[in-house]
Amino acid sequence: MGSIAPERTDSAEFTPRLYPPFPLGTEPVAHLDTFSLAELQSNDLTEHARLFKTCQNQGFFYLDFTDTSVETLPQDAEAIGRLSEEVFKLTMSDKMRYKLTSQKPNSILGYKVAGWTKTDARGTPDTAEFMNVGKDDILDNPTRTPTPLPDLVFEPANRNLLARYQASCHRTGLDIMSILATQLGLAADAFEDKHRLNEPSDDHVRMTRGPPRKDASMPEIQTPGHTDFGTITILFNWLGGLQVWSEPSRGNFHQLFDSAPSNQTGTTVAEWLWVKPKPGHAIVNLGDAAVKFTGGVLCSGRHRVIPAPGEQGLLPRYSIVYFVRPEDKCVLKRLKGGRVPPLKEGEEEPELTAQQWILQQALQLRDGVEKGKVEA
Ligand SMILES: O=C(O)CCC(=O)C(=O)O
Ligand SMILES: [Fe+2]
Repeated sequence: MGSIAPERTDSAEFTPRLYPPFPLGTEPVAHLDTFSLAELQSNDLTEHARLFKTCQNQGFFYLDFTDTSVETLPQDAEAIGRLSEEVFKLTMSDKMRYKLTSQKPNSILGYKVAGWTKTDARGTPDTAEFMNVGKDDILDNPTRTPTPLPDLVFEPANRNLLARYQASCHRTGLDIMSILATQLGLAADAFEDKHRLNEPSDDHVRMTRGPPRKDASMPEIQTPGHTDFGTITILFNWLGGLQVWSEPSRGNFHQLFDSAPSNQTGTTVAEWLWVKPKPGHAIVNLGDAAVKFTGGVLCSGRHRVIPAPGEQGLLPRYSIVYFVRPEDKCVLKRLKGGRVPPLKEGEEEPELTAQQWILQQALQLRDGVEKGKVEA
């Protein structure tokens, strides 16, 4: 127990202030760069150039909110964590009323039951459950079809919290994209009209819950290795368990399942690195759309979630994720100009909208199909 006033009620399992620390000596750990949102927003060009380099080479970084007086994101993420505990406590038959594919056409919004995704070629099921709360349902934007979601989410205080959080994450994502656009030699607003807050998109808050570890020697996979489909992801988690692959991805998403982290001569070439949560910081990563828009100048980080190391793994694990994704109607093509390499002569890109592409990727991930092999 920590020295801070306990926030625990008898039933509360999302209690970040009471969690044991990330175990000392856990290896290998990812050394991610840290950027202060306040510094980035004050137009510190040295920091902008450093951010660009990180996004070219790693696609993953910490975003520090501790020196911003206006941002309430870390506190709001915790409040949504508490809400998500209430959501996951609903009965299974209740939760299944909101299941992902209950909409036509299929949607990735709503409830994903644990086991929906395959984590290896043998079909071993994942162990985490999600509730994906779409921004369009919360912000009253036009939607394809309103998503059935638990009433709890629409209670005014909760809806206001989610609306504020979504708008704030979306703005933060666009601020980062604007810095990257300028660094790419493009107009600062190059990404802006592809990611308008009030246009239909697959942006959502994902509430996740992974169960306590069952077996120390054979960690289950809560979420299998993947790159995010959208442009940028803002993630808060409080327990370890997230791992990032040491090699970034630039659009050859051929590897879905984990292979032995070595090359043919047995030398280690790539491996899973633990990402240590840092209080007051989000973990930000670029997704596949950022790779596509920039012809691979920016990279996305492949990652997965397993139970947290040590004592932390004995607790249920919550995370709150916001995905900034291109608008449904945006055709996912490479931007033109600046440092974005032009297409080679005769090279053509498919006319695929973000909506089509994201759904295709999500279903492939569910079914354990290797992304690069079936991508249109
Ligand atoms: O739970 C986490 O820490 C990461 C979750 C994640 O990668 C995802 O939902 O795409
Ligand atoms: Fe992810």
